[in-house]
Amino acid sequence: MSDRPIILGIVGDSAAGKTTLTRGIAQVLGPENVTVICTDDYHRYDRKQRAEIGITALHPDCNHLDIMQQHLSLLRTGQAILKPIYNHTTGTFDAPEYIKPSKFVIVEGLLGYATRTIRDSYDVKVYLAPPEELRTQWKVKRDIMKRGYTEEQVLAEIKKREPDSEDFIRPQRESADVVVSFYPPEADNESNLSVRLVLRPTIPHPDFTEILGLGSESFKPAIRLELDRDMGKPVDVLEVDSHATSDQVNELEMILCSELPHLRGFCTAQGNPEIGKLIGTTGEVLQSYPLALTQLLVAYHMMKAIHVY
Ligand SMILES: Nc1ncnc2c1ncn2[C@@H]1O[C@H](COP(=O)(O)OP(=O)(O)OP(=O)(O)O)[C@@H](O)[C@H]1O
Ligand SMILES: O=C(CO)[C@H](O)[C@H](O)COP(=O)(O)O
Repeated sequence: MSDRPIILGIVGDSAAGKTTLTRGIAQVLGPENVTVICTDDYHRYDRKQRAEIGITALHPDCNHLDIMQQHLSLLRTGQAILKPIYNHTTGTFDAPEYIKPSKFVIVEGLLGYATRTIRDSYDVKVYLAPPEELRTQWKVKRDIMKRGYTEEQVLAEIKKREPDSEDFIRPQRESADVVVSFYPPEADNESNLSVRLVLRPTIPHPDFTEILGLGSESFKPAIRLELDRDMGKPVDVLEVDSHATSDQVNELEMILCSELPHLRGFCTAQGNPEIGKLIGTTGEVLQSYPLALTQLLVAYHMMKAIHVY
């Protein structure tokens, strides 16, 4: 049993869904057991300075990656940090806050896998990669609603950032144990998203081959497991369609949870009705089975890590 915090990284471009997934995983693990760190707090420059210098928040030079690295090392050994705070409402920094790590630490942000030492700080690494069109929709709506921007400003910012997204954000996908892509289904009338989970052999995943290969036909075609390549390397890919039924997903969840009996109580829809819920871009509450399964898979890895270390 680990006597140090288990650290999860959730990395991806702006509005890729990091905060949404982080909240969901914290629900599964129990919010009282989870400390969340957003790496936006390690920006080196405030909004005005960034505009003056002509640098984007995505550039490594625009972030105190060295301090982030130090803080991750401290958190990994259970020590407290004095963390800076970047305020998205004012675009400036607030007074730092004292943070003592809980049993689980989730570190979410833009450049979480930027250096080898930072990468080595995590027990589990997730990268979020929605299609760019969907990410743009999410960013436009979220930045208008919550961060006070106009649509033109958001679209101009995305355009300005694209070279840095290409050079510094997207290459981090290669370092992840799990790459998560929510995507819209082909049928227009479905509002829920499907998910594609790339499972790299860098950590031991649940034996989905046994579950889906030999298991009941009732999973197909809504839930599929296939071999593929991602950034040139062989991977397993688990896809859950938006139209997967609650019974299908529950069956998969129960099989997954049977490996970790103490996860069972709070991982299923019956055990935890909050699982798979999210706040949509217009503030509406949605529930998504593909999201529920993703939260559960990541929570599974966190729980496993507790027993390995
Ligand atoms: N799985 C999902 N299903 C539906 N909508 C989602 C999902 N994930 C994110 N969204 C929508 O996209 C918006 C942006 O997501 P979120 O705030 O989680 O992104 P982020 O990666 O944390 O962004 P940033 O790094 O810019 O803070 C949310 O307001 C939410 O409405
Ligand atoms: O990409 C982002 C991650 O949230 C933000 O845009 C970045 O943190 C800069 O913040 P702001 O847009 O408030 O100036």
